[in-house]
Amino acid sequence: MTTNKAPEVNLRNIVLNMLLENNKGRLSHLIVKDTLDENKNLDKNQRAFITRLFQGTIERTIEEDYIINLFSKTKVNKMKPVIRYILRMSVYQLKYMDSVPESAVCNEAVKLAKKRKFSNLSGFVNGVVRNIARNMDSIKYPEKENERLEIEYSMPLWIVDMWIERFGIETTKNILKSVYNKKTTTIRVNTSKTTVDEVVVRLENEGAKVKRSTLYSNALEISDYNQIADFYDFNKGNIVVQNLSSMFVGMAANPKEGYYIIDVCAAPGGKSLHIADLIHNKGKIRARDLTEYKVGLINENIKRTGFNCIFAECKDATKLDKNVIGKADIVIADLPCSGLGVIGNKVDIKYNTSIEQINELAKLQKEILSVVSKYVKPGGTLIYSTCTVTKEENEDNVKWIEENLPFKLQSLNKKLPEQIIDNKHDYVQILPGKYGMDGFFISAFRRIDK
Ligand SMILES: C[S@@+](CC[C@H](N)C(=O)[O-])C[C@H]1O[C@@H](n2cnc3c(N)ncnc32)[C@H](O)[C@@H]1O
Repeated sequence: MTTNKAPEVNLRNIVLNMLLENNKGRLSHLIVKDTLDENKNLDKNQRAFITRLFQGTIERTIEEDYIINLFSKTKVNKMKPVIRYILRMSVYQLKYMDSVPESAVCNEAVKLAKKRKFSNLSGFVNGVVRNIARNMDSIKYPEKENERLEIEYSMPLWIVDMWIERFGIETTKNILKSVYNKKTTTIRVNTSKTTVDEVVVRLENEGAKVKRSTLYSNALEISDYNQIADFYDFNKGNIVVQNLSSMFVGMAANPKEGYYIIDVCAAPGGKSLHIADLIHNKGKIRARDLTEYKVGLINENIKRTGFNCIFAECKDATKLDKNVIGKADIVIADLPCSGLGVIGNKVDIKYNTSIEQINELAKLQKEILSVVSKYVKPGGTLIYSTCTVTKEENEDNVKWIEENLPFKLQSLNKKLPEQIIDNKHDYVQILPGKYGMDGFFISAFRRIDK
């Protein structure tokens, strides 16, 4: 007998493979993308389950390990990776996935251990998972507030302490909560190619839920869809996936038709593409990045959107390009950073960064800024932005630019929505979660020497 039913797939086994891949150092958002690309036969719910369980297990690792260590004589860091990840996945399901029954979590954990040739440890897995399931509601968390937040939100203690010192306890709690808010996708409509209204109608006809942004009329939040690449408007290059806070970089730059613009760290092209739309494809944008692979990503986006005013090229931003000194109306320096503003999407960033790394990045940012600022023509604009929330990379670098380069900080008033303008400063630090956005830092400078 033939049947149209899709073959049974063990979704938890797929997730376990993804976690083991992440354990080898590959970044989580790349693993999600590759896995979903490789498993095109999965339906919308299966894709959502895999993504949620994988990302959630990583996001909640500190809490999972705290819980496991309360119930297992063998501590998490002494376990074989396969067993460690089976237990972490199980704790995540027990604690955060109400739709999965306890018995299914336990049975599937045991099945996975056996499948991975750890039959000898299946009794151990069974005992620990069942014990945790029975006692989940009575688990005690640390009493000291910062230590409790570390476990409750699985945020490394040094980041919790850094934010408490900088923003105070209430704002820190809000940031931590926001990391776990339900994520939707934000897209930007290329209004030089189509209208927002037309895109909304088409997306809704194709089954997506669409919400207009209250902060930027070209931005839409979409949810309840399978893959972005299924949409007509995506394939026509009418829409671009871009976080709202990142759109403010293009708006802060305030580009005009005919401008010469250099985006020195451009891949995959988010800001360049936005600026190309704002100047109606009239002008010249040099979109640069460090490797041919990254330049390839920009070129893919140029091809899809059809903006032929953008030229992607491989250039190291730390090396002076004499050909463009003093030529650019605008230089966009959206520089490599610690990424603490995007930890809601790139879930492993928080574990892979350190204060030493932040200091190194702040140094690299200054090095790049001292080179690329030379490309701005007198009276022209330098935009410095990051997707992070550290003083070293943001406010301290603004101060450094003003003290060491011939630039004056400009107000972003009137260029950005008033809801996000900081009345005390001319730059803007968007904290993660504000209006559901990623954390972002944006500053604009005018070249003041002749
Ligand atoms: C924050 S991302 C840029 C995001 C991009 N502006 C966008 O909106 O899509 C930083 C980029 O800097 C690039 N990068 C790092 N070091 C660089 C260097 N020395 N020269 C040029 N690009 C570099 C990275 O490859 C990465 O693509």
